[in-house]
Amino acid sequence: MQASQLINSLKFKQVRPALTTDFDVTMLTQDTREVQPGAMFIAVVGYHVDGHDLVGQAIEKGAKIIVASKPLDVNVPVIYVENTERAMAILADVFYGAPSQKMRMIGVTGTNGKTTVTHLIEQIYRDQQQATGLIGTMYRKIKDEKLPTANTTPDSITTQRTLAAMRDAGVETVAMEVSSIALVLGRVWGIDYDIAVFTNLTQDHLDFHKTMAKYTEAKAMLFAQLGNKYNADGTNKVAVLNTDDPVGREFEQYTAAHVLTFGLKPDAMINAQNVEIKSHGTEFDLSVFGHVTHVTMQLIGQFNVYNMLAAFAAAYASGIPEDQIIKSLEKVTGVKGRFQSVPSHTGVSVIVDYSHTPDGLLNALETIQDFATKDIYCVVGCGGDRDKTKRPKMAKIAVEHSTKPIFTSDNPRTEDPTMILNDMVAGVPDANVPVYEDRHEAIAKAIEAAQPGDVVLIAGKGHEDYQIIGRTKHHFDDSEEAAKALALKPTID
Ligand SMILES: CC(=O)N[C@H]1[C@@H](OP(=O)(O)OP(=O)(O)OC[C@H]2O[C@@H](n3ccc(=O)[nH]c3=O)[C@H](O)[C@@H]2O)O[C@H](CO)[C@@H](O)[C@@H]1O[C@H](C)C(=O)N[C@@H](C)C(=O)N[C@H](CCC(=O)O)C(=O)O
Ligand SMILES: Nc1ncnc2c1ncn2[C@@H]1O[C@H](COP(=O)(O)OP(=O)(O)OP(=O)(O)O)[C@@H](O)[C@H]1O
Ligand SMILES: N[C@H](CCC[C@H](N)C(=O)O)C(=O)O
Ligand SMILES: [Mg+2]
Repeated sequence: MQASQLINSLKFKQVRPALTTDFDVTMLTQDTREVQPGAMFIAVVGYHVDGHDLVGQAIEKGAKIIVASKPLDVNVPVIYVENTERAMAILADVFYGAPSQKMRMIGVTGTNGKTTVTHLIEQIYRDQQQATGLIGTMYRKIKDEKLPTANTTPDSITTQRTLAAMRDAGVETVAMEVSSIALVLGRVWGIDYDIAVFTNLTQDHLDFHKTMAKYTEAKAMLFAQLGNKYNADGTNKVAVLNTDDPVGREFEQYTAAHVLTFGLKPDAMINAQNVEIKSHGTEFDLSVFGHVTHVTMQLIGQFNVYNMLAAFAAAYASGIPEDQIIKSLEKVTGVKGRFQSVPSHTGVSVIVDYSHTPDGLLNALETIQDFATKDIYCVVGCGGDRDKTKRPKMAKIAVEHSTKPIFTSDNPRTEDPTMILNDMVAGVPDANVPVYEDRHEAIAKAIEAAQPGDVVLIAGKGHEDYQIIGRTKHHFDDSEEAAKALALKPTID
């Protein structure tokens, strides 16, 4: 794309020196490590590095034009703007031809359930013979092709590039997790969402947002970003809100879009009644504006009824018939690392779950309490370089809702694992919980001790196939570790 076209897309800027001749911009990037000849390099002030300090390297590698918010002394044109993240979002949208306007965009936000709900949505639209895309914690997915991701919601350039690839591959509907951090950092500015879904709000990421009020405000932005446009042809924007959560009711005020509510309380437009949780699935009566259908789903737990309602409502909002949505949801067996059973012939049930927040852990344990008849082991740790105030709370929940809690490491990252464990123990000073810093050992001990009929929950890392210690990622997979430990036990029929 011509440099002048990109420059013109920014309304308020100064270009110094002014362009004398136009030229082709081959790529946009905010990362010197990716610069290719002809690139536009956008300098972003990060948490570790200031991109403005690296502009020299970008030019050496062939960047022909820079976007900056601080004075630079360089020999290529610089586009000066107030906020380079905002400029980056606008430029990325223009460079990639506004792909989000060509597809049905469904954004899912909330503390828990985003990955699950996006996968349920993907299944529903696939069953409608639609080509789908997905962006989230586990990967970016274009139809069946999975691409790695560094973030649940990637930076604006990566997101727009991914959306452009989806559009070019013929994708019609995209289900995308939208994290609160992404909303604050402007990673989704420019994305034209059609449907925005709110799952729930409980504590997480307070290291970043500092207060629950700020965290709530961040999530609210997704609904405000649905805009103010109404279409007469029925292709309207819809906010899908869990109104059992008081924050869901609050979000009605942030959006001008049509509102579709869901919950277990009968005042929600789409609600579930008579929920019955079993060890192999969940049944309930689904009411859609008063029309009731009995649903038997394979996902386990009340929290998954909420996830199912969220996905149902998103699909319903785009006009898919009720019975077809239910059919799709009834056949979903689960999402990797979300309340996932590890095959076992030992009489011991092992569940790997990505609960890494107090509410997530509470939901997982309460679900197990609903069907467990004997001991519940809970192997749990807390991530390093993340919200420290979660630690004592998660420890307390593990002690109060399992009979055999075991504390261990999650991803310690750059923190001392012993200190993280001390923060957990401080939440339950009198409980005398066994602590194994080595996660492999903690899982092995729990499974070795468990008797037939017991349930072992391994919480916190779900699908992750790594453990981050310091800055190094080691291979580590809770399901694999559990399978190895189960293989050492006697099998029973
Ligand atoms: C706190 C945070 O959000 N950090 C994000 C941020 O990294 P950073 O600020 O540390 O970047 P930096 O290393 O200081 O670099 C600053 C700038 O210099 C550039 N740079 C840097 C080094 C270099 O050699 N050359 C270079 O050009 C970088 O590309 C960047 O533009 O910008 C990066 C690029 O966009 C992100 O990948 C990174 O996310 C990290 C990996 C992260 O862990 N973020 C978490 C907190 C996060 O965003 N989580 C949410 C929620 C998760 C959920 O609930 O599911 C998510 O959406 O993932
Ligand atoms: N609707 C829900 N309400 C409460 N807890 C839930 C809900 N759905 C899932 N959980 C719990 O949270 C964990 C994470 O679920 P999921 O990965 O779907 O959420 P997420 O919002 O994508 O999380 P992340 O922010 O890490 O990406 C699950 O393993 C489960 O324990
Ligand atoms: N998206 C979450 C994932 C946490 C996963 C958990 N295993 C941890 O490392 O704390 C975060 O970045 O806070
Ligand atoms: Mg997720």
